Amino acid sequence: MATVTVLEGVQDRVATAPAAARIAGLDGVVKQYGGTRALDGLSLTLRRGEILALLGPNGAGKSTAIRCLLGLIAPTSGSVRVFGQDPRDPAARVRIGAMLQVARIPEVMTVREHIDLFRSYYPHPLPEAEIVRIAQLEGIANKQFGTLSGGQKQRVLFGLALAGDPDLIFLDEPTVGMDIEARRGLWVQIRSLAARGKTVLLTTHYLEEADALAHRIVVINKGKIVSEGTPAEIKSHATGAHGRRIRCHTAMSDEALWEMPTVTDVARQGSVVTVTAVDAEVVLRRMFAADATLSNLEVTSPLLEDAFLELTSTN
Ligand SMILES: Nc1ncnc2c1ncn2[C@@H]1O[C@H](COP(=O)(O)OP(=O)(O)OP(=O)(O)O)[C@@H](O)[C@H]1O
Repeated sequence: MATVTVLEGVQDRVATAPAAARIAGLDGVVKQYGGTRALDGLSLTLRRGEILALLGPNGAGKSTAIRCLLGLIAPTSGSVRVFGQDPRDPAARVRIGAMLQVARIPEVMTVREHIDLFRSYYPHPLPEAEIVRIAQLEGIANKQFGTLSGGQKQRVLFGLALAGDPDLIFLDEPTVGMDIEARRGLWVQIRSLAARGKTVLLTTHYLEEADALAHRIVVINKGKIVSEGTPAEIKSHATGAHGRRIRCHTAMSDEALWEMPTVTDVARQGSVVTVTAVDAEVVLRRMFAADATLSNLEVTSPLLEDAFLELTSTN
């Protein structure tokens, strides 16, 4: 939980989801691995210029969905289309860039050699200098890949995903191992890709990252969609159920707190009381009126984390 003011202050997301054409998607995709149903009738639409975050607990089916869209695996049933084609079609593949969790590239080659090699795969690659700039590889371009830190390696893999100037970019856990400064630097670049009309499908375990970046979030669990919407809409699931939390020192009794309108919970830990209420403003006004000693006040909103835990624990 973070205070309301902090939340409003740090968020710098692209304001609205562009209402644009579907460029890729899954329709009713089932993927069965032996007895495991990794995707269970999943339908997903990717639109031009949007950043879509695919969230879900371990084993939810996120990587399987990406692998289907990349044409790396075939669905057991259902359809996968990318730019109106089968994702294995070369005309679709050259418009896709991917940064996958399991990416392995030779350690002894330099960053620049990797960039040149990846650029050679595509008909209209991005200029090398542009890749170096976007992925912030200045200063490490002549180093061997194997000598880089985890965060630097991630930046190189991000740059390589952009080598073909793709229209659709898959980023599977792109900022793992990056410090917060590098992570925020990458967010800026991802936003600017979307602003230029590129579509980004992102998976992340950092819910703050999905919250800060995504136009739209799709939460999946056990291969099915459990929620879909803007970050604010997803969070409102948690708000609707629980409201906001008021932490404070107060002389009021639990009974008096429970009697206030819209209160859904009262918890006490030492001298700190946490009151959860759907309408926190009304409760606060009444608390100020009733208790002149009210102090150490902190009001928090549900984070995406609260909504995520709620959505994925009940399904
Ligand atoms: N090649 C495979 N063979 C058998 N089962 C698989 C295979 N790949 C994935 N699975 C299973 O399919 C389910 C979905 O896995 P997937 O890797 O898509 O989940 P995920 O959401 O990406 O998880 P994580 O967040 O841990 O990366 C899991 O139960 C997993 O064990």
